Amino acid sequence: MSRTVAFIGAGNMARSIISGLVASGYPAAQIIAANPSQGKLDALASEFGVQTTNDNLAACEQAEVIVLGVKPQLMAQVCAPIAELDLSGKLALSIAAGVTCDSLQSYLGSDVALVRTMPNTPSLLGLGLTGLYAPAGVSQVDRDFATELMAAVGETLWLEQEAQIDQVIACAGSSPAYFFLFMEAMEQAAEKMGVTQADARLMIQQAALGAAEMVKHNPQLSLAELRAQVTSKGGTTAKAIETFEQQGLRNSVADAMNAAVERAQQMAKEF
Ligand SMILES: NC(=O)C1=CN([C@@H]2O[C@H](COP(=O)(O)OP(=O)(O)OC[C@H]3O[C@@H](n4cnc5c(N)ncnc54)[C@H](OP(=O)(O)O)[C@@H]3O)[C@@H](O)[C@H]2O)C=CC1
Ligand SMILES: O=C(O)[C@@H]1CCC=N1
Repeated sequence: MSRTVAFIGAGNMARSIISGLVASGYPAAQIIAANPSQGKLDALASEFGVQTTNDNLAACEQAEVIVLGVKPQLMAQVCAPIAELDLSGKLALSIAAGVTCDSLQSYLGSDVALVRTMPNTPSLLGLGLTGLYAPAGVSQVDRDFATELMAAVGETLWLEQEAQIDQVIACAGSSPAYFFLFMEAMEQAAEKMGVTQADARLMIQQAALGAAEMVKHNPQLSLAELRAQVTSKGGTTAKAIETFEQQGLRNSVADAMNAAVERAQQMAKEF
């Protein structure tokens, strides 16, 4: 039977998970969204039929699973009143970047079982990826429930070490934004060539979607091999790739991913 899940903070990421969960058949009546602004709650209630409230504590009392979906800098203050409740037997699942299990346990107390996750917004479409980590002592039943919940919105990846959550941030949590940036740059370049915005968007969207599907459906081919299939000797793609390589695209990508990890490590000290 599905457990009642309360989302504390119903912003972009929580909304993505809620949408994916409901689409996957998770009973909307067993999902509660708690958030200060009424507009977001009204939208969630009308689009997905979930329960909503402005009262975090009422939501947590009613739920067996508490998803902490607020910004990292608000986590301590949001958890403080929740820690006053009887949390024994409940599971808290954090989606926040840069808030460690030690910090979460200190905010919530030792009665609650903790799973730290790193999802991404494509969860909205059931195409997410969530990295999961739980400290020793969290039961297999709770681990399985966390897997079940996040598998409803995409792929799941359990991690041996908590530090690997920061790698998931760099590779999957933050990375949809890298691809959006790349597509945005392509769209701007196409428009400068005289392509309409609508045509540019359609072409770029289909190329990105097709490329991702080709990666997914050809696990036997390396990414370099897939690239080579497009790159005719002496042709147009070769010139484009040569330009990217000359301008140091690989270093830019590595620097950006390392910067994301460093920021997560820094946040772990702040929050
Ligand atoms: N966005 C992403 O791609 C990803 C985000 N995350 C993590 O998810 C978390 C949320 O990020 P994101 O969804 O982008 O941010 P949002 O700002 O969209 O969502 C945060 C939500 O928390 C609400 N909130 C603020 N104060 C409280 C409170 N006291 N009690 C309950 N809710 C409150 C905000 O409400 P209001 O707007 O009404 O103030 C807002 O709706 C972060 O910790 C982030 O690290 C993880 C992976 C990916
Ligand atoms: O930018 C952030 O900090 C969050 C975590 C991963 C995606 N968004």
